[in-house]
Amino acid sequence: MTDTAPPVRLRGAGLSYGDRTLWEGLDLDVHPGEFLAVLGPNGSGKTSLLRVLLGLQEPTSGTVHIDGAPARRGSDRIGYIPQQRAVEGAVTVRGQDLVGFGLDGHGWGVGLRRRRERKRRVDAALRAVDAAEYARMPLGLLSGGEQQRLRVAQALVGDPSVLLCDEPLLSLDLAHQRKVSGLIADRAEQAGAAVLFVTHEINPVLPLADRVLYLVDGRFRIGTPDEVLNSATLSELFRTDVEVARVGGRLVVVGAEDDHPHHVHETDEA
Ligand SMILES: Nc1ncnc2c1ncn2[C@@H]1O[C@H](COP(=O)(O)OP(=O)(O)OP(=O)(O)O)[C@@H](O)[C@H]1O
Repeated sequence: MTDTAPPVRLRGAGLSYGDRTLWEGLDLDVHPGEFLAVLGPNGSGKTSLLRVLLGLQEPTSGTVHIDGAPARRGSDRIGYIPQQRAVEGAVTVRGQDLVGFGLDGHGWGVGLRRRRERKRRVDAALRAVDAAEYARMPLGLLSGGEQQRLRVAQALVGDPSVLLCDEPLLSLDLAHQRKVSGLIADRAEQAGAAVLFVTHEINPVLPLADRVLYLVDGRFRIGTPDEVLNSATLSELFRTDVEVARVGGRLVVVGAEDDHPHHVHETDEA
């Protein structure tokens, strides 16, 4: 590990399944405190990119480093908010236990002082997402949005230097979408964490994103939101006419969803 290594570094990285290439030639550094929105239609390889960074999937080509070391499974440098799956009613694990799992491997479990410190961190993480009041309830009794706030707390509790978020706003109401995305961005800024934020809903994160990585059919663009989210760049990327307009402060993308019916940018609330 070197002091100057960015939290995330990909060089010439590529991922293919059989003869299908999701992305290749990806050179990307995500810096401390940077918020990178990862966009693209269904199946364009956004979740697979997070899996490569988590060390769960070998890249087909190139190199992938986290804090200067090759990506590996179980790294305590990474906080991960997975794509949401609501847990079933029978699950009796409590919210505070789930958040505590985020500290496993950090060495906070042994000795009284460490146990107290562990509890202090868990309580602070629960408060940060407004989940303290239901932290003792079994997960199975909580709503999808409440469960999701606990997952955010779990990902943040270990002070990770990389925060990987896979559609973390699903099933949150608008107020909590703003709160959770703001919390993630604050964490990036204050703790110097690099955030990769996969989403179909660009509007809630547009004010927070420093850069955008847009994946389409094996091609990609990286740049500031203004550089990438414009009609010329997206038309080239989608190889069809795409129009990007600002309507009442919101970004509306028209045309991209014809080929990709689930790729909808213009809604940011249910
Ligand atoms: N282990 C695997 N073997 C073969 N193909 C796979 C494997 N994992 C994922 N894929 C395929 O790779 C493509 C990209 O999947 P991925 O989940 O990364 O897309 P995504 O951009 O996150 O999509 P969505 O927006 O729908 O979540 C999909 O077509 C998927 O079926």
